[in-house]
Amino acid sequence: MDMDFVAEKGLVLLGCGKMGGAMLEGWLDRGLPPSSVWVIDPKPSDWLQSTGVTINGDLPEAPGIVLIAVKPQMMGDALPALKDMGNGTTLFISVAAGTPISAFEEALGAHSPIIRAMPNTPAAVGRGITSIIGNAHASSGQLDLAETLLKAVGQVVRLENEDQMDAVTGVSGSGPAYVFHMIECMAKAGEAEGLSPELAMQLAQATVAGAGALAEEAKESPRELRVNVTSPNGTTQAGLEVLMDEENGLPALMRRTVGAAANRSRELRNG
Ligand SMILES: NC(=O)C1=CN([C@@H]2O[C@H](COP(=O)(O)OP(=O)(O)OC[C@H]3O[C@@H](n4cnc5c(N)ncnc54)[C@H](OP(=O)(O)O)[C@@H]3O)[C@@H](O)[C@H]2O)C=CC1
Ligand SMILES: O=C(O)[C@@H]1CCC=N1
Repeated sequence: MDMDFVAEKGLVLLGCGKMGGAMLEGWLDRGLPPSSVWVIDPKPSDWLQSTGVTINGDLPEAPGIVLIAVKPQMMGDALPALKDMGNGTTLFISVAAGTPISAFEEALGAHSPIIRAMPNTPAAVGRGITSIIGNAHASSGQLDLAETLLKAVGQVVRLENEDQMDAVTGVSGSGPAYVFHMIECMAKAGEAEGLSPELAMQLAQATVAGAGALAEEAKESPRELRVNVTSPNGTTQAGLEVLMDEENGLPALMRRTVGAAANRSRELRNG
């Protein structure tokens, strides 16, 4: 199975905001024809209107894939639009944080194949990572299809159980925001040390992007790469002594950050 199947059968996107839009941008960039895409969204963005996809028009009866990308809080309002598609052949993929597979089975019919996914916004540039898990009615072929589609915009990981989704959301779903904030903080700190805002931001952005690329491409672990930067009694060591402080530094802060996001995902599940 490949992207041709999606192009041929059609993809319906329910909700095209920041996440749905990021994935759609990635797929269109990688050759998914706009004529194969139907979007349902109450306020289509200018960008969406410029893509050539069908917006709020008549939907195909049995599209290959329906991607659900509305906020968990809007799910109750949004799902009825899809009810007639729950005929057993259409594959539903939800990217909503917190909303469990059982909620979709209830709304769309217990025999619908449903995959719960947690992507992230770097999908817009083909560098996302999406974790997936299917319900009992999602066949291995349908999991392969979802993986093919999602691989077009980054890496795909298959989870062993749905409970892992809360932690996954705390690490990779929300994670880009932590990294963007780190860029903001590094730039602000550079300004405080006397750099212009523009130069500080350029240095911070390029450093995070370059370190990310090196961490991915190098054979060394992130730990080894960190040690490689750290000359004994040099500048990095002085900086890391602050950042790596067990009580007040990044380890404890990151543990609390990821924990809070994962807990919020658990809360969303419970309504
Ligand atoms: N943003 C991210 O980085 C990630 C988000 N997610 C998940 O993706 C989902 C969407 O999040 P995000 O893109 O950030 O949110 P957005 O609010 O940006 O996008 C949701 C879109 O759905 C639209 N919408 C609202 N009601 C309906 C409806 N009844 N039918 C169709 N569309 C509707 C919204 O329109 P309007 O704005 O007019 O209400 C909006 O355009 C959430 O479930 C979130 O948990 C998952 C991983 C990462
Ligand atoms: O903040 C949120 O709830 C969504 C889910 C993961 C990233 N954004």
